[in-house]
Amino acid sequence: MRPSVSLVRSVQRVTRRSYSSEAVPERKVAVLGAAGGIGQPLSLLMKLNPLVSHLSLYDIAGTPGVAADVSHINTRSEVKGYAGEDQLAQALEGADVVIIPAGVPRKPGMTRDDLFNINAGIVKGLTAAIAKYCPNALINMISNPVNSTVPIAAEVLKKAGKYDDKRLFGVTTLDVVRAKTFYAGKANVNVAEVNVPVVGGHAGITILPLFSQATPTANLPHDVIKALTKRTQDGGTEVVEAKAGKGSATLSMAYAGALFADACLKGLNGVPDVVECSFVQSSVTELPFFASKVRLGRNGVEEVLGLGNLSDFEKEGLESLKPELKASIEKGIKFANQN
Ligand SMILES: NC(=O)c1ccc[n+]([C@@H]2O[C@H](COP(=O)([O-])OP(=O)(O)OC[C@H]3O[C@@H](n4cnc5c(N)ncnc54)[C@H](O)[C@@H]3O)[C@@H](O)[C@H]2O)c1
Ligand SMILES: O=C(O)C[C@H](O)C(=O)O
Repeated sequence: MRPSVSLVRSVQRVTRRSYSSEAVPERKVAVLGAAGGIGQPLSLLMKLNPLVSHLSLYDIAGTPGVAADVSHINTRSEVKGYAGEDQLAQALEGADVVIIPAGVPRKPGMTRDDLFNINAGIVKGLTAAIAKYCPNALINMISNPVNSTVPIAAEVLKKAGKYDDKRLFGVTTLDVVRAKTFYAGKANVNVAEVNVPVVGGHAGITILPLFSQATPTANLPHDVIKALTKRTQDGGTEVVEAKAGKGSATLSMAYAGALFADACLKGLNGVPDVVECSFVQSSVTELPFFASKVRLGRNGVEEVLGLGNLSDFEKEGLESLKPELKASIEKGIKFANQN
């Protein structure tokens, strides 16, 4: 699997460079939903990450098998599997990073918001346990609809008196991964060198790739930029339709989730200038949560970076996404406070 091998090599290179004179710190990573379509390949990729010393794999069922399988890989981390709510406390205790891909995925014809009724309750329960057993962990929220599940988690943590806005992240890395891939194809540049910020949220038009800031620059015509924007916004649906009822993106999401968790671990370990896009508490716009570039540090979010210069097309996109994103955020907050 080329992406995971290159991910491991790049992580190992950075690790060697950054920790040459000191030991790599111990870090526990917990994956909640580890037996699922994302959870299994994500567990594999986290097992390949040398920054992880303890890998905790939790699901309602099926995790002993996944953990036994992954544990045979000859890398640094010690792997433990936990199944069922009785074992959730143990799974979480001492975790530095908790990655949450627990919940149902879309089928063709559904929006991410159609998952709200089931996933909101799952996320609420898991976040309440995080507040109790590992309140200092960085939370990487993958479960959809991210535009609502992140606000739900924030409210649950607030109610428990454990909310720290620097430690809660909606994972939007897959949007960045897609934007990079699609841009490289059209611009005919080396995909490994491409950077494209993606801001806003993680659903349809709330996903706003900023191709005007893409590097290497390519001066693509407006109709191509429009088509690239639409393809990035519809990337999840493209996969859902191709899988024809068998779920949504799992492998590319596992890759994206592993990249983001790796960035969080590097930040925690004091590696300088770790910047990734993420959906976080924000004052970049008037909305309380917004995805933009974030500098990661020893306490999680070190700095939420601004949007930079936008093209007229992107300015329009930004105004158009706000009502939907606002409604999704409010829906999450209302759910958390009523249930
Ligand atoms: N943020 C993103 O970019 C992104 C990308 C892809 C998918 N997703 C979302 O990720 C979620 C998972 O997708 P998937 O394809 O892995 O689904 P899946 O059904 O294959 O796996 C989900 C797993 O969650 C587990 N689960 C359910 N309730 C749980 C609970 N209370 N505690 C622990 N585990 C629980 C299930 O047992 C299952 O193993 C979906 O909501 C999907 O929409 C997000
Ligand atoms: O599209 C989905 O439902 C899953 C995920 O949010 C994605 O972007 O692939």
